[in-house]
Amino acid sequence: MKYKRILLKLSGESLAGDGEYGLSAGVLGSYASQIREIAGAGVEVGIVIGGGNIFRGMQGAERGFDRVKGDQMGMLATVINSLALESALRAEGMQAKVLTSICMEPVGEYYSKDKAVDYLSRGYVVIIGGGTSNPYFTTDSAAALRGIEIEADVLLKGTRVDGIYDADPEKHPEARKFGEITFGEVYARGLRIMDLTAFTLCRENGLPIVVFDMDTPGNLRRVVRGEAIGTLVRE
Ligand SMILES: Nc1ncnc2c1ncn2[C@@H]1O[C@H](COP(=O)(O)OP(=O)(O)OP(=O)(O)O)[C@@H](O)[C@H]1O
Ligand SMILES: O=c1ccn([C@@H]2O[C@H](COP(=O)(O)O)[C@@H](O)[C@H]2O)c(=O)[nH]1
Repeated sequence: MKYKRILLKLSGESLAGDGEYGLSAGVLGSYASQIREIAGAGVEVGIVIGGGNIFRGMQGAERGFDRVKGDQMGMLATVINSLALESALRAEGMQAKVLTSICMEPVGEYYSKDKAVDYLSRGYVVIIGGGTSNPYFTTDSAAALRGIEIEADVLLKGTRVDGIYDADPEKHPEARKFGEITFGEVYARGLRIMDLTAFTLCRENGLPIVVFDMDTPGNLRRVVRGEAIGTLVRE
């Protein structure tokens, strides 16, 4: 395997499957079996999941909540998704542990780098819920932060597009995909596959990123093996 320790960012929105909202047992099962393939091969797997299938902070304003309350609701949504994935992983026979960046034991253990690395070294898949614990951030930033903290070899952004394009492929069907791209070029072209805070954290701390389609079974194994799947972002 090319990567020994990874931080996998999963899209909350994708967890809804064909629905617009909530959790699809089919998607959870499919993600869990892809994760089992690589964890079974000895790869250490840390995971951060989004919350877009349940709540995003920006929706708070439309409903009369202030931004901070809305963001706190969004962070709690990521904990719900983390617990769902933990259960799906255990159903696949894996050891999995939710750590939360907001203290809420016994829902999950309170996150620290040492705890996460200790569980990883003992063969657990570690899911870090609760975002960064701060409002005005996203789970992409949480994934970048935790990836750097746990000294992952790479941040794998598993999403519903199959890589980075020269324009948003959901709006521009004629857009062309990059196999590899530098951090500098992503800035220069103004590409928005990830928020800039997350992107800058990765660049400044030397954490490469691979964006790939997590909804095609087998892709996670291919990426971790180093096959040319998705788009690699490097210095
Ligand atoms: N240049 C680009 N190349 C590829 N995708 C792009 C680009 N610009 C914007 N996108 C969009 O980025 C999105 C992928 O991010 P994704 O939805 O996984 O992120 P997210 O908002 O972090 O997820 P969630 O909040 O649900 O966890 C796609 O919807 C895609 O349309
Ligand atoms: O560090 C963080 C992470 C997330 N939030 C809030 O949660 C939602 C859901 O996360 P997504 O990354 O959009 O999936 C997000 O919209 C924020 O409201 C946060 O405040 N801080």
